[in-house]
Amino acid sequence: MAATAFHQAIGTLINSGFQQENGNTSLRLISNGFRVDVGLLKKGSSCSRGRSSVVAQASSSQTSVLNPVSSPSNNTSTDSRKKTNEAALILIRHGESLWNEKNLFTGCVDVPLTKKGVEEAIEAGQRISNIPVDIIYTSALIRAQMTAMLAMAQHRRKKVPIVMHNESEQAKSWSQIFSEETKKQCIPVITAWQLNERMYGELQGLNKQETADRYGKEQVHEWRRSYDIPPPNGESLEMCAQRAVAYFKEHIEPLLLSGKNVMVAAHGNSLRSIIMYLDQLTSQEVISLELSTGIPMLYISKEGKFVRRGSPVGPTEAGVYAYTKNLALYRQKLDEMVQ
Ligand SMILES: O=C(O)[C@@H](CO)OP(=O)(O)O
Repeated sequence: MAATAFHQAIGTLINSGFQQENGNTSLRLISNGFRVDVGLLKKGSSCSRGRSSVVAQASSSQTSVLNPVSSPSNNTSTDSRKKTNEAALILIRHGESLWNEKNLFTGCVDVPLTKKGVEEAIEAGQRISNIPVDIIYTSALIRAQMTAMLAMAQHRRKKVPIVMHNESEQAKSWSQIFSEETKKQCIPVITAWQLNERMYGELQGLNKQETADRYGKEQVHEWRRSYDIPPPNGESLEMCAQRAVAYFKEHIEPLLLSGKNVMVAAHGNSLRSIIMYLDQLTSQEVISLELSTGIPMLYISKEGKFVRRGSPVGPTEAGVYAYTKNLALYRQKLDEMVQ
């Protein structure tokens, strides 16, 4: 079932809009915890290349949405309904996996998180615990799914992330929910192989250092970070981008344009290719883009444009996200709900 159709089936989900502030939107490349400000996006600038067809698609399906923290017990009034086409996009690379720890090429091998990876996912969840999430996309790989679930367990809204099983009619039928109230307290989790890590071919399972010793540092760097040179029988970043960005454009971008807040838990290279698209990086620029494990990144989608709002690598969430008016309102209502 298409994501949008599913979204209707799961029932009403909370929605929220955000206003763009005059924050510094320059691109930050994250490398092993260091942030390099390369200033690709100037203050107030944003990206909108090639999105007109998607905008058209999304506007036709736009619906009236609920107040950010409306819940059955909140008695949603007409006043609290509003239309918005602003939305939050959270991207998160999975926490450290057992093969990250062992320094092995992983690619599409389905390896779980380490204890450190679990802790990173929990910490990431704490950092985004005040950001509304309507729908979650993960790759088909367990390390991304574990990360998404552990992160959402920290969310203050306490909605329950539910993995959608649409692989067969029986799977769909056997995982139905029969309470509208319960559905409202769920967040659908869509798994998609297209968001998987790039397939590393015959390097999968090899030690990165030993491979560099054997084939030379430069050759291995070319396999790992060039844009269009694939490792032996594997995918180049360009090939990975072809499926990951196509999926993002077809399934995720229309939801953002209709005001849904989306979290994507995926991988170093599938996310690099999506960030390349969002930030309009060139194939040269993407080479130096590195993503740390377990660090969420926030974008605001508004009228077909994506504005990078930063990554909460700092100690306090508020300092990093520099709350916008609507985001601050969402947080305030969460505070009121727990009182
Ligand atoms: O092994 C992998 O699958 C990836 C990500 O961990 O490695 P690289 O840093 O070479 O992209």
